[in-house]
Amino acid sequence: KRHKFWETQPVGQYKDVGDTSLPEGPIEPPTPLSEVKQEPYNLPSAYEWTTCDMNSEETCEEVYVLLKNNYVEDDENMFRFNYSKEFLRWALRVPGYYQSWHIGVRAKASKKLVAFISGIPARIRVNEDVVKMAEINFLCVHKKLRSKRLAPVMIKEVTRRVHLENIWQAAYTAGVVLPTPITTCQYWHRSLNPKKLIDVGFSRLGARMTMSRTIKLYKLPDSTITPGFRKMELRDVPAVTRLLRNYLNQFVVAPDFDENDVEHWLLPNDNVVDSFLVESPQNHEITDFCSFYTLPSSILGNQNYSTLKAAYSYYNVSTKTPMNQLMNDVLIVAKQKDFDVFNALDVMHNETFLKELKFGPGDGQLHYYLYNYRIRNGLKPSGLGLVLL
Ligand SMILES: COc1cccc(CC(=N)NC(=O)c2cccnc2OC2CCNCC2)c1
Repeated sequence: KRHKFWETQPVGQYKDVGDTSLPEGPIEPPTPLSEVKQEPYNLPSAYEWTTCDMNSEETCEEVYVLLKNNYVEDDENMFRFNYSKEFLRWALRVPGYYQSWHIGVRAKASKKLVAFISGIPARIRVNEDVVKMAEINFLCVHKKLRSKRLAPVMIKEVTRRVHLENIWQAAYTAGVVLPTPITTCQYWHRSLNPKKLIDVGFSRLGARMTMSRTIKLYKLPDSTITPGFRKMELRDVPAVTRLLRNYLNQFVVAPDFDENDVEHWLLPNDNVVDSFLVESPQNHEITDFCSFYTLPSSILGNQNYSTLKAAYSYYNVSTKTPMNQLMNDVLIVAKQKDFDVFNALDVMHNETFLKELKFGPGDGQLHYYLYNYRIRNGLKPSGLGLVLL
């Protein structure tokens, strides 16, 4: 398939796949800042750029409503992500963020927000290199403005603003295949409320299965079983940072989290991110960690339900508690918190628990991309230690 836009960008091109003569690392060198385009790219004349101040309740609401009505849907258009406002503030106002990277497009006449794209700064390690990158996310064009070729100019504009901060690499994911994924992940779902999932068409009743048999199959204990399993607290940040950095070292691509990052990304934040750890009752050592983020989806066209309450596996570390036992406790907590489903990608060591804990494969894939950074082909999802929101 021709990618008119992506064929012009410093990303792995299809023709390069398998060419082992190409060196790993940046594809293009940085441009002198004086040579970076100083003014914004041109939009079609009816539209104008706007910078979205996510501290403003009004602007945050506009971004929320745009995404709620126009962001990613599943392949059968039955569900649409419904990121909450507090989630968006968490995802975008990160340590060291640039408000100029929270980019909106307004219709000049109505001043309505009709498109959005965001970048946040992140330190990502690739093999032994720690690279300052932008994580690009929430690219959304209003349904009524699709195929006006707004996305390419929005991608160029966020790239230009990232370059102005002397950052030359980026990381992003997509459900579609573009030039060229660094790896492709399968997503998996663990039913927590099978009756609702079947009612809304997220799951189907298994062959030769009754509803009551299905409910029994997915039943979980009322409480967690691991001694010392508890919610993460601020005082745990140093220990969790050590545990997580050590664990992520084994993956080819992973965030280079410091304590400040861990405090932002992993400290429990109601209805946004939940995190737990195991503190050994004997010597009070923190031996294991697990976390998930809250991303509900709107259910499109169902009389009885409007929202699917979904938890998404985030970062999990097991050094003493078996991963399956740790993750089963996470499922128990998610069920206690009334989640309908627990989702995970087959990244890191997730594959071990996906099969054991009654996850079923989803019907889609999530592709990971790096911008202006080539890595040796053949990275498996199990070699990836980066979870994007
Ligand atoms: C259930 O409601 C949905 C609403 C919209 C899309 C999808 C399917 C889908 N595309 N799922 C994922 O991308 C996915 C499945 C498992 C884990 N993480 C995921 O995506 C995350 C990470 C990338 N940005 C979106 C959230 C499902």
